[in-house]
Amino acid sequence: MTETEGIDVAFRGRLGAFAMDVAFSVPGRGVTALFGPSGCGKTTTLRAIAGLQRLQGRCRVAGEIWQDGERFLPAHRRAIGYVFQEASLFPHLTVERNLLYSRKGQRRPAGEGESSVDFAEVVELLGLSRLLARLPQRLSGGERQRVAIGRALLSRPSLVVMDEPLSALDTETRDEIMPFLERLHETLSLPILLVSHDMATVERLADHVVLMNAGTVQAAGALHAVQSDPALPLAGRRDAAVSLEAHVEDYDADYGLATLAVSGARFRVPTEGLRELGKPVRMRLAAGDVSLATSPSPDTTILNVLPARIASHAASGTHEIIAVLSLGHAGTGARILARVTRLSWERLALADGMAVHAQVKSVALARA
Ligand SMILES: Nc1ncnc2c1ncn2[C@@H]1O[C@H](COP(=O)(O)OP(=O)(O)OP(=O)(O)O)[C@@H](O)[C@H]1O
Repeated sequence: MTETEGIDVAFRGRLGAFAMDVAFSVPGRGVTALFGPSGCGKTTTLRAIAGLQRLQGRCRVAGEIWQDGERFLPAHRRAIGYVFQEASLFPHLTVERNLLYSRKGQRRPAGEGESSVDFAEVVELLGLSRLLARLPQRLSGGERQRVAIGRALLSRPSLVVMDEPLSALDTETRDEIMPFLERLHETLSLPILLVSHDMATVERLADHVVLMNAGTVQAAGALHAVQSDPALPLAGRRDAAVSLEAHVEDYDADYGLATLAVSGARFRVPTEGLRELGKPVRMRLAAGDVSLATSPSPDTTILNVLPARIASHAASGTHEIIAVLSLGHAGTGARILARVTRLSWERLALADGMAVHAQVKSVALARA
């Protein structure tokens, strides 16, 4: 069993009137978001992976077959850590004993599999040391959810699944827990499947995304690739954006500007905190914040005017165009989206393959 082998699933079946036919393969590392509207089958897919819902098909995780034409491994024999919307901790056990409880039923001997994490590491990652002696009723919603995540990690899983882990929490608590989830992601090699219908959560946490709709998979792939494909629904949303992995290349203390490098471009971004050179960050560029010009206009307050090429475009409604731009003079860099009016598109005679200047009005940091 190696961690480099991915997650490969295909399920077909009916739940009452609802027909499911889903198939996807994603890498066995990082966070994969199952994203789609309410009722599209996200939870059912997780339940089928966990062996809690029996559908026809196959499921292979980290090289181990959990289901195929002949086999169906029962749920308790699948090395999976499940985090639900609401943490269900044992009320009579302290946080420490709740965390350790999962080890009793461990499905793999200690030491097997590279992904196992130890107690001290989980306590440190999730900031639980002050809470160990407490009973669950004396924890806040966010603390309870952190303990539930810790318990899932300590069950020595090959896969962690999280079903809307933040949706029962208020915005403040969500913001408090998000950095912990980011740290898990940076530190652990364990694959995480995350169900979410919140795009901001996906943009912040996911590396890969499986787009679902009405019991089917519309697309599966790297987050950035799925976001920047105009044939897929994410690019057509009002809040369409791309997430770009960048690193801090420079910091100008006089002006409080970090230079963030991505393939084919450098962005200057106002920020106080990003002084650590080489630090990886995730930028979010909204399509609505990018406009196009056929020549660089020197007289502008926009800091980021970047050479790019139009890779492709698609209509967005009747009066707008979504253009996919490849950054850099040669047009070989990272892809971003620009939403422009059809009028401007026609007036500038824009077309695929053209060299343009992307004017990026604002850059958000999705993860820093
Ligand atoms: N046991 C069941 N019997 C009949 N229909 C079911 C059953 N469980 C789920 N469904 C239906 O299957 C569909 C998919 O449900 P599922 O919970 O997987 O969706 P979801 O994408 O997770 O939705 P949400 O985001 O609202 O949680 C829904 O239409 C639901 O009503």
